[in-house]
Amino acid sequence: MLQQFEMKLTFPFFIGRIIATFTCSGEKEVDLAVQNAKAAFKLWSKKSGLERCRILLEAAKIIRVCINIFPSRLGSTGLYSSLTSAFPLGEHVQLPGGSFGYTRREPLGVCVGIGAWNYPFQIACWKSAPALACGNAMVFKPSPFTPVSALLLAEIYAEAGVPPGLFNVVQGGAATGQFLCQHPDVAKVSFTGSVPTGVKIMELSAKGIKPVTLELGGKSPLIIFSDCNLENAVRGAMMANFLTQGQVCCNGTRVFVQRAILDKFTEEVVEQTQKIKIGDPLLEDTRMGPLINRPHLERVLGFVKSAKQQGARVLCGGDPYVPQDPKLKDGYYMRPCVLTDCRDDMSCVREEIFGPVMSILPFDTEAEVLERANDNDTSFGLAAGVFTRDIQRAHRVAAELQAGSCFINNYNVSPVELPFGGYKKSGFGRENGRVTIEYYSQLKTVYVEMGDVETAF
Ligand SMILES: NC(=O)C1=CN([C@@H]2O[C@H](COP(=O)(O)OP(=O)(O)OC[C@H]3O[C@@H](n4cnc5c(N)ncnc54)[C@H](O)[C@@H]3O)[C@@H](O)[C@H]2O)C=CC1
Ligand SMILES: CCCCCC(=O)O
Repeated sequence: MLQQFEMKLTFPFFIGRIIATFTCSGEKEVDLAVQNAKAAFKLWSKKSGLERCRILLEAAKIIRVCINIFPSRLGSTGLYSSLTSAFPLGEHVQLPGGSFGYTRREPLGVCVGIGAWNYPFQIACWKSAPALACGNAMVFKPSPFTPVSALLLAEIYAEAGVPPGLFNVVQGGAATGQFLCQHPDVAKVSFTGSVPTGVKIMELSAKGIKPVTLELGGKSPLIIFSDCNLENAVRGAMMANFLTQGQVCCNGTRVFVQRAILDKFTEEVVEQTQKIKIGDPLLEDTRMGPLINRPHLERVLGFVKSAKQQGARVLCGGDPYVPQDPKLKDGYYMRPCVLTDCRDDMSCVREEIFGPVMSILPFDTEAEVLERANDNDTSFGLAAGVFTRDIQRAHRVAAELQAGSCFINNYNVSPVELPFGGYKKSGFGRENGRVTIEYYSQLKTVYVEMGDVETAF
């Protein structure tokens, strides 16, 4: 009996109201999706880069027109449509005697994408665009908390001319995800989610020697030196902690502030945080909507409670919030929170909260803060940020920070032209940027003999 799960949208108009019921895809449905993908792959992989480019460019145009969500971050379809025209990316090597070799990048086959719930449409784009651009097919499983966005992308791909079966969406949770990772016809798994699940994905994929890309959690440091542009540093700290209600993997939630500007920075960041407009996420001027669901809200509030028990001081927020609009009253809202008097050993400083909670930590010297920024029990290494006017120090610190993405004098700016991915337990592999072609293709070497075989026998 297939498990059913109900989808309750937390959008203000539907809080608590069931608007769709999805049936989890079981082993049979997963196999059907993979077989569809396998069949579509046969023709799609034979198309030239330019032919694939035209279709993906059309999808990118539809997305720009129809989807009013951070277009810069959704540009992956546009980016890879341009990159496909240069596909396959290989090289020619001249060898002695007129012989030569060349390499060619070839598609992998059926790729699987498994997504988290915080950026459901973006994650589906960031995985499917390079996969399809490289000539692969994809079966994508969104998080059961956000099952609809990927279906919208599937419709856009179909409208743009992507062949039926090339991009498939299956619904479900862990069990469906496991079927996908274990399927013998799946060539690659690209996963976005938590570290514990990333470990399971690797274990499942290892049995089939399938390459994986893991985009996992983070507890990133943001270092603010006293010579910074204070207004920008405050803005950067807000972007690093409160974007998407703080539900962003690469958020800079350990905010290290050089002691000389600690009071001024703290005063300013609290003032700005208290101005954040909380409310209906469908309204243009809202800057903080509800968290994804009640259990996650309780979990985030629990971190604030334990921070206080461990000695941190709440300067603002950290409590449930009930908007005035009666439509929003049952929403999963909280006020954005700034904590001070934090210590490196506190759970709010060591663990990923994935909510709007900023922990401020004073520091004195560059050497000290680098040691603390890189020392994290959970050994995350997803992102990091530094604010300073000293250009040598900015690049020196960026080079020393153990993270896959470093922001200098800004934060959470993620143009698709730049690769995104983690160090250490934040995962490996990259999404976006030209390099991602290497994670959705395989390299063949061809040797061409222009003379005779010099036999050894
Ligand atoms: N590095 C990155 O780009 C991003 C990382 N994340 C991380 O994701 C986490 C939050 O997302 P969640 O959806 O709660 O993560 P999660 O790990 O609970 O679930 C992620 C996806 O994996 C599936 N899944 C769960 N167990 C599975 C299993 N045993 N086998 C196969 N699939 C399985 C889920 O259904 C979901 O689709 C946070 O840790 C956050 O940092 C979120 C967004 C981006
Ligand atoms: C700034 C946004 C980067 C996307 C990382 C995520 O999906 O959480």
